[in-house]
Amino acid sequence: MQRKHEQNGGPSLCHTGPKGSTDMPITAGFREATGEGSIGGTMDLRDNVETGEAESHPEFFYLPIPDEAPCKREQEKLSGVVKNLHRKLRRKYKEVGDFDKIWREHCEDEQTLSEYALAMKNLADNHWTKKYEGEGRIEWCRSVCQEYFLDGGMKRMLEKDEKSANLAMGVTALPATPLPYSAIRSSLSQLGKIRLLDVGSCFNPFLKFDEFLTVGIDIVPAVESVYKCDFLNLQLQQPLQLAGDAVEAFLRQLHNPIDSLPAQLFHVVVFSLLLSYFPSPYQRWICCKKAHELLELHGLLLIITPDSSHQNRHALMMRSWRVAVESLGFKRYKYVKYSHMHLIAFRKVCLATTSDLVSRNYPEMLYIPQDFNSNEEEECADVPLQVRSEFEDDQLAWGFTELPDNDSDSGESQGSSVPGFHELEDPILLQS
Ligand SMILES: C[S@@+](CC[C@H](N)C(=O)[O-])C[C@H]1O[C@@H](n2cnc3c(N)ncnc32)[C@H](O)[C@@H]1O
Repeated sequence: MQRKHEQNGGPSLCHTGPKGSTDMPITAGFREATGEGSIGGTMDLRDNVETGEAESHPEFFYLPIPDEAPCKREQEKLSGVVKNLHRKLRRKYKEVGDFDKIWREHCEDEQTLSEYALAMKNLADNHWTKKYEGEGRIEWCRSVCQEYFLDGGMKRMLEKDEKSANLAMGVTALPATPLPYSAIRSSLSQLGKIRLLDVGSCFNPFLKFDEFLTVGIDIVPAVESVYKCDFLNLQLQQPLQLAGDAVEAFLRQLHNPIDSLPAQLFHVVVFSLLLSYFPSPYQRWICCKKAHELLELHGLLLIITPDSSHQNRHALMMRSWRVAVESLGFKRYKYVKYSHMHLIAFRKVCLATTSDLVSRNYPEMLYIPQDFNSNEEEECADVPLQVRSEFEDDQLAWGFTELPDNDSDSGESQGSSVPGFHELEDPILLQS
């Protein structure tokens, strides 16, 4: 049996009543609520205050006034815990250089890691509100999987692949004989649960969805249902030669901690805010390579990475990521830029990867801006960018070539709803 999902456990950090508000008499409310903090109907209320009606009948005008300040402070504190850990890891990596050594020490620092895990869980439970959920990365992953596995997306892709393969071989009409992908197509209808591996799961956000058989792993699980596992050091074994329901049974009785897993076990691997945790592109590369091995052919790798800048600012970086990940045997399927993150879906299109990829610099292509910043404090300053460097100009120029494609193969895309012209180190953490 899959372990029980922990319901938003842990202490709530801001007891502000429903929707984070405090019931206050209108007079007090107007003294304390300012600008954005005040609630709808402001004009009417002010009119009442001005005419004195509210003061003469205060009991009729108890209205919820947001009490955001303590909550925001708490959120900043929690974000600070998370960001500090990322910064510390990067600083150590720059100083020491030996990633294996600093990673071992990092994983042994249980206190720091547990504080981080609790902070992440608290942010998710108590601070990432509806607005954040509106661009919810977890919902996006879910909808991509539904569309791909259950609503015909995969079938369309397979047909498209087949057509291109035929065209490449000079066959202009589809053959009447059974298609090479027909076996896969028929197995699609027998798909039980979608087997999903959530790497860096922390608080197991996918467990609540019925269509998934979720395996959440993390170096420091924040909830009991997540298995302890260091993905960078996970050993891969031969694929299981079992039918779908036996594979499900296997996944339901995994033991904690997980040190090894059979290859080709999952339909989906999720890296939600995982890759930017690592201080160097090489670890990101190792993760993508492992994901490739753990996925079944035609499975999906979903990568979500934070970025609050406007859609094209890091287009060059996204192009670079695409080249690197595709070189492993993936093909980009969807790409979306939300206000604070990139969300990319890749499908595994071939079983093997080429052997000399490392020597061809693909790992370095999985860079993030923080890899190059020597002064991270400055980077974190929440200041609008007024002057573009030459490099950024270059990126912008490239950016126009990297506008999300509209063809379904390379990514049905949406732009950011509200482009932000500044960037924070891990901007998602500050969203509420
Ligand atoms: C920023 S949190 C993201 C949590 C969650 N996925 C989300 O989207 O909110 C990154 C998580 O990755 C985990 N992590 C980092 N390195 C890992 C590794 N090598 N193996 C497994 N988990 C790892 C961290 O412990 C942390 O919980």
